[in-house]
Amino acid sequence: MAAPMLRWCYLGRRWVLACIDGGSRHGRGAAIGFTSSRKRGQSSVAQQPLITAQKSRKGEHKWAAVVGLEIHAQISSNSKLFSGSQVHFAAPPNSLVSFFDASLPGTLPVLNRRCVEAAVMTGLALSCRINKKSLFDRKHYFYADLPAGYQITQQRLPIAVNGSLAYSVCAGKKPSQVITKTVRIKQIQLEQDSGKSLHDELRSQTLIDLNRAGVGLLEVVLEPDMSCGEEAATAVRELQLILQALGTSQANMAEGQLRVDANISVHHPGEPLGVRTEVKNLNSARFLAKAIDSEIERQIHELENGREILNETRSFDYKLGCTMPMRDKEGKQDYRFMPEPNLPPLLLYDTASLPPGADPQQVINIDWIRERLPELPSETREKLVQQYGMLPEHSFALLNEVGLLEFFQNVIKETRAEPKKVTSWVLNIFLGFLKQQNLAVNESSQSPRSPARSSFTSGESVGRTDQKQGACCWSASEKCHGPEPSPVTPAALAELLSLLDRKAISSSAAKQVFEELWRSKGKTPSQIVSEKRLELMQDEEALERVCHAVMEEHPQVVMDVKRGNSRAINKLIGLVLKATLSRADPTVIKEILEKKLSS
Ligand SMILES: Nc1ncnc2c1ncn2[C@@H]1O[C@H](COP(=O)(O)OP(=O)(O)OP(=O)(O)O)[C@@H](O)[C@H]1O
Ligand SMILES: [Mg+2]
Ligand SMILES: [Mg+2]
Repeated sequence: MAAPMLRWCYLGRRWVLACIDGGSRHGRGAAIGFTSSRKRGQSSVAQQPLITAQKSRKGEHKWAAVVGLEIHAQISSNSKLFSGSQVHFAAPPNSLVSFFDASLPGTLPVLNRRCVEAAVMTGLALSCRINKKSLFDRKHYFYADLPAGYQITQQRLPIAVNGSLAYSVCAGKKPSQVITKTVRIKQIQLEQDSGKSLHDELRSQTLIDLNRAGVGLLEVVLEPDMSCGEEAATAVRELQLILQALGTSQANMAEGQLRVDANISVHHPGEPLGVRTEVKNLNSARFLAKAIDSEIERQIHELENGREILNETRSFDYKLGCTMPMRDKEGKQDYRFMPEPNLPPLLLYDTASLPPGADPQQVINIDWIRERLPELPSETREKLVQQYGMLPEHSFALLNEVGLLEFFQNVIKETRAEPKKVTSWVLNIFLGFLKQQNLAVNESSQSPRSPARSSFTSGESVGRTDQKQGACCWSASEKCHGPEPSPVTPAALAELLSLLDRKAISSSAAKQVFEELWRSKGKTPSQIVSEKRLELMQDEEALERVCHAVMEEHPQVVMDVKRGNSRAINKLIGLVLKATLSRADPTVIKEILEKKLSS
């Protein structure tokens, strides 16, 4: 069935036809409620690992904060979970909506094999047990962007359970003080996304875009094992890297492909867990951490002032830096769960349980997927440490910036410089420039980013294959609308480091060339070196003459060195470098100066 171009809007309480654009689901919401008492810059109560106390007086108990996350990751697939409509970010509103997505009577769900495979793959990567039989349920609630009045999810028997996610947090101020923690994964369930409500404040109307309605989601439910915002944000970052490495989700938080609900409570250690509140729809790691820490602080404040915590849904006001109530406070919502009558149990197999004569095209074999799991971020980091003798914190830094690992690997491939030198340049100099100028990594035109890294290419279906026959398994990586790519390519940095390695230029000249690479797009390091005449001075006699002249001109510095001030020699080296326009090798200058100073 071809996807019709529906242009529906929900105005007040009626559906009407209209043309719409822009906005966001949470654009609305008056700034009411709790205002944080914490002053700017004052550290959060939840920064310490588990037990946190806010000015607890003598004899008083300390508070322990408990955090559990529900993470919704949009599955990378060409089409939706139960319909053939395409999945595309930022397509014109209501242009990707099939009759099923719009819940027209008589339409039926047809399960997308890709989404099932993505769930199995993610479950395996997170050490979950994959349920060979899982069920679909209807979860009822009213929202204008949910035309069916229910969402199809997996409440009773989800596809994967009992996994774990390891993440590393800094234990102290130094990056080397990293400790690894683990959070248990309760379950991973397949479910449909809802549409989007776009609130137009000016015209006091709400518009509906159903492009996202029915897109496949993985809900990853974490057990309440964390205790502060930083831990939660780091765990989410690690999950994001895993999903991207698998290619099961692009997991771009800014584009809403990864959304987090944070459940938070506080209690006295040794006592039962406190009542939790749920802060909904956090779509940035920074706001996630801030929302959790401010909610912990609010709960402690409430309890210490004799008030109670209500089991309610809250949202985070990033301008005020605090959470506030979102919906009614009448307690737990009744979702009236019921089995989805139009979908049979989802059955998966492993090699041992595969029915004899089963058409491999018609079944999903868990073992087959396990054999094809790509390398996970933790394995990549370990390899970097082993292969290049890198410090663990450097391996984290390389993976944390999108495209930086590919950039590093491409430089390594093309340069004769030592890997340690490459690491130092990439992390200390290159990354510093990127951050300063708010640019993205330019990994090189030959190395597309994940999800192409996934080796997963089965094209068969349980009920339905993606619309395009023979199309690639996962939707192509959509272009980020983030920062511009940096003008420095891996090839340019590789060439620069090779020049440095074979002593064609000095290290300070190398820094000048590097700075020039940002300014003069398209020029190679060798071109810049010859244009600016930055070649290393090979003539040792000439260098000796410069050293001699510098010493003559600065007798006081010479005296300082002779009197035992070992640092003063650096001043002389700097002066010689200046006199030679950075064309001399600082090590050679030092040798010459030392010889002259000792004679
Ligand atoms: N006392 C608690 N304090 C903090 N977090 C908690 C506490 N108890 C449970 N949680 C967390 O709350 C979350 C519950 O998620 P789950 O999806 O099971 O239920 P739900 O929030 O009721 O449902 P929904 O999917 O409709 O939001 C889990 O992440 C769990 O770790
Ligand atoms: Mg949930
Ligand atoms: Mg929840």
